[in-house]
Amino acid sequence: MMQHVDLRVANLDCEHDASRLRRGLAQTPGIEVVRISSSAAKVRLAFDEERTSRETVESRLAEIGFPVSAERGRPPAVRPWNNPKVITSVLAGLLLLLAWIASLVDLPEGLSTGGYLLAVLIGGFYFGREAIQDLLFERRIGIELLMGVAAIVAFALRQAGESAMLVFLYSISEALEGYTEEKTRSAIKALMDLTPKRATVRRDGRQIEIPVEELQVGDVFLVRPGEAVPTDGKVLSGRSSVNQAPVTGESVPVEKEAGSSVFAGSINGEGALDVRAEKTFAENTISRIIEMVEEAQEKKGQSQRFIERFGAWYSPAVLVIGVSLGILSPLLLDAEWLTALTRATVFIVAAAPCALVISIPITLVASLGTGARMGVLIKGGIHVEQLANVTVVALDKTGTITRGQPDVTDVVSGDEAAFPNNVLLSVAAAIEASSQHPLARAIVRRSEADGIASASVEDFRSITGAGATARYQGTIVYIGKPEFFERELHADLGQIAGTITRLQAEGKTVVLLGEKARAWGLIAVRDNVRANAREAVRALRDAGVKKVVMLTGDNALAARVIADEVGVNEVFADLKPEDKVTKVRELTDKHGRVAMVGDGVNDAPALAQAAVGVAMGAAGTDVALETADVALMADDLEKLVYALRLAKRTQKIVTQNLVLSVVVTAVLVVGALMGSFSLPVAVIGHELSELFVIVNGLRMLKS
Ligand SMILES: Nc1ncnc2c1ncn2[C@@H]1O[C@H](COP(=O)(O)OP(=O)(O)OP(=O)(O)O)[C@@H](O)[C@H]1O
Ligand SMILES: [Zn+2]
Repeated sequence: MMQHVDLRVANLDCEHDASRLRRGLAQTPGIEVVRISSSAAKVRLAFDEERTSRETVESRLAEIGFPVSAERGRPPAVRPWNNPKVITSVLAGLLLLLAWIASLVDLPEGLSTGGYLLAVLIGGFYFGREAIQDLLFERRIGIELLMGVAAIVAFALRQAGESAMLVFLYSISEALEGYTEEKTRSAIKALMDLTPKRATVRRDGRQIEIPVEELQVGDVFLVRPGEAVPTDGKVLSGRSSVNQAPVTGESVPVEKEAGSSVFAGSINGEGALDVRAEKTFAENTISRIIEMVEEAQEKKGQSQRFIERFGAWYSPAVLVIGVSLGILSPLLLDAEWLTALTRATVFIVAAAPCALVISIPITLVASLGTGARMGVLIKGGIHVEQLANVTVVALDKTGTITRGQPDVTDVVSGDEAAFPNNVLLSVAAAIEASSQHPLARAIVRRSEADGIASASVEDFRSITGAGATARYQGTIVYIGKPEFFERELHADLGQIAGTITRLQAEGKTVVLLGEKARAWGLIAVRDNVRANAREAVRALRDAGVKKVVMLTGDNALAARVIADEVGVNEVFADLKPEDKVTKVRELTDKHGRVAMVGDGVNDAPALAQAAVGVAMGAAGTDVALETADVALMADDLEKLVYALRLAKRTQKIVTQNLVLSVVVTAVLVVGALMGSFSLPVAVIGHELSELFVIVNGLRMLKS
C-alpha cells in the first residue's frame, strides 16, 4: 500500500532547494515525491508501507538536509539570522568593505585583492552552487549562472572590486527577496499564532490542559472570557460575543449561543463557552486558509507562466550573446580584447531578468496574504487576473442579495372549511421538516412558533428548484412554487390566483400547498435584503463592473421587487440550477468575464461555469471553501467589493512592475552594448530596479 504524507521541512526555500530534495530522494527506494511546495516549505510524499516506515522517511529527509520541522501544522518562525544566505551575503559585504579600505590606504595590493576574492567566494557560494546544480542536473541556464560568469570574467579582467561588488549586491538581493517572501508569508502565518498553544478540555468530569494538536473531534473544551478559540466547534452552552476577525475579516464581534459555530483563532468576549470540537487543529478553518493561501501561489496566472517560459530561453540567450560579444568581436571586428570582454560582462549583468522574474510572485504573495487577513481567500494568481478583469457580476438572490433568513408573512387558504390555516401550516411544516431549503426552515419555524402540532407524513421527496412532496393521509401532497403547480400539476388556482400575484408584487416568495390539480392554499415568505446590498451593488459599478445581474429560482415578480430594492437592473428569474449554468455561459458569450456569487453549496455548478466563482459566507461550509475560486469568509457583500478592488490593485502593481523591469533592462542593455555603462553602473541599476519591484510589490501588504 502506498501511503501519502504531507511534511513541513526545514531548508526548503526555493526552487533550487526543491530540486535538490527531489534528487536526494530519487535514490531512495520506496519513497516517491508527489509534490513539493517550496513556497509552503512542504512536501507530499508517497511511500510503500511494506518497504519503509514513516520514521524512515523522516530520517531519510534529515539525512539529505531537510529535517521535518518540529511543530507539525505550525510553520516555523522567520528570522533573518537563521538564514545562511543572509549570513554569507553580509559576510561578503564586510570583506568587500575591508578590502576596499585596504586598497585606499598604503597596504600591499595583494591584501585587498585577497579580500575581494574571499568576498566573491563566500558571497557567491550559494548562488554559485545553484548555478552549477541547475546546469548539471536540470540542464538549465539561470540568472545565477549569468551572474557567476560575469563575476568570474570581471575578476579575471583584474576588476576584483567590481566583481566582489556584483557578488555582494546579487547575493544580498537574493537573500532579501527570499526574506521578504518569507516575511509576507509570515503575515498569513501570524493568523496561526492567534490560535492558542493549549486547550482546556473536560474529560471524565475534570478539566485538563492539552496541546491543541491533540484535540479530537468530539472533545468538549472550555473557552474562558478573553481567550482565543483553539479549534472549530459548536457551542454547547454559554453565551458570549466573539471577535472572529482573524478568520472572517469582520470587525464587529458576533453573538454566540448554544448551537452557534465558532472558529479557531477567534477571540472570546465576556462570556464563557463550552464548545464541542468539530475539527482537529490541523483541519480547522484557519489551518485550511493558511494551506490554501500557500497552495494559491502555485496556481499561476497566464502572465506569470508566460514569464517563466520566457525566462527559460532568455537567460541562455543572454549568455550566448554575451559570450559571442566577448569572443567574436575581437576576432572578427578587431575590437580590443579587454574592452570587448568588459562590455560583454556588463551586458550579461544588464540583461539578467531578475526584476522581471520576481515582479509577479512578490506582488501576489503579498496580495493573497493581505486578502486572507481580511477574510478574502483568492485561490491563485490566475483568479486574481480573472477577477480584476470581470465585466459582469451575477449575484444569486437567496442568501447573497437577501439575508437567507426568510420569515413567513402570510398564510392564505383557498378553502377555509376544508383547509384552515393551521392545517395548512401543520402539513407544510411536516413536509418541510425534511428539507434543507431556507424557505422550508422558515415554514417550520413559523409553525413551531404558533404551537401547531406537526402532521404526520411519509415518503418525502425533494423536487429540485420547485419544491417537495410527501404522502399525507394517503394523498400525495406537494409544496412548491406556483409555476410548478400550474405547469406540472395542472392545478386550478381558483380564488387565490389574484392573491399570489399581489403578494409577489410585494417582493414575497409564494409557495403553494396542495394535491395534484388542486391547490389548498398558499404560504408567503419574505426574505429581507441585506443592509448594505444597495451600496455594494453601487460600489461594484464604481469599481468598473459593467453589469450587475441577479439570478434566482424564484418567481419573476418577486425577484424584480428585490432587484429594484438593491439597484440591480437585470434579473433572470425562475431558473433551475442547470439554467443558472446556461445563463452564466450566455452572459459570458455576450459580455465577457462573469463572476458568479453564491453560497457555494446549491450554486456550485454555476460557480464552476463562471470565470470566477465566488462563495459568500464560506467560513463553516467546507464545500464552499473548497470549491470556490474566491471564498469570502464573512457573510457580507462588502467583502465582494473588497475582493474586486484587491484584485484590481494587484493587477495594477503587477503591470507597473513588469513595465519598469522591462524598461530598465532595455535601457541597461542598450547602454551596455554601446559601451556607455561600466560594470558598477549596470550592477547598481539592475539591483535598484529589483529593489523597486520588491518594495512596490510589498505595497500589497497594506489592506
Ligand atoms: N423546499 C421547498 N419548499 C417550498 N418551495 C420550494 C422548496 N424548494 C424550492 N422551492 C420553490 O422553488 C423555487 C426555486 O428554488 P431554488 O432552490 O432553485 O431557488 P432559491 O434558492 O429559492 O433562490 P435563489 O435562486 O435566489 O437562490 C423557490 O423560490 C420556491 O418557490
Ligand atoms: Zn538581480
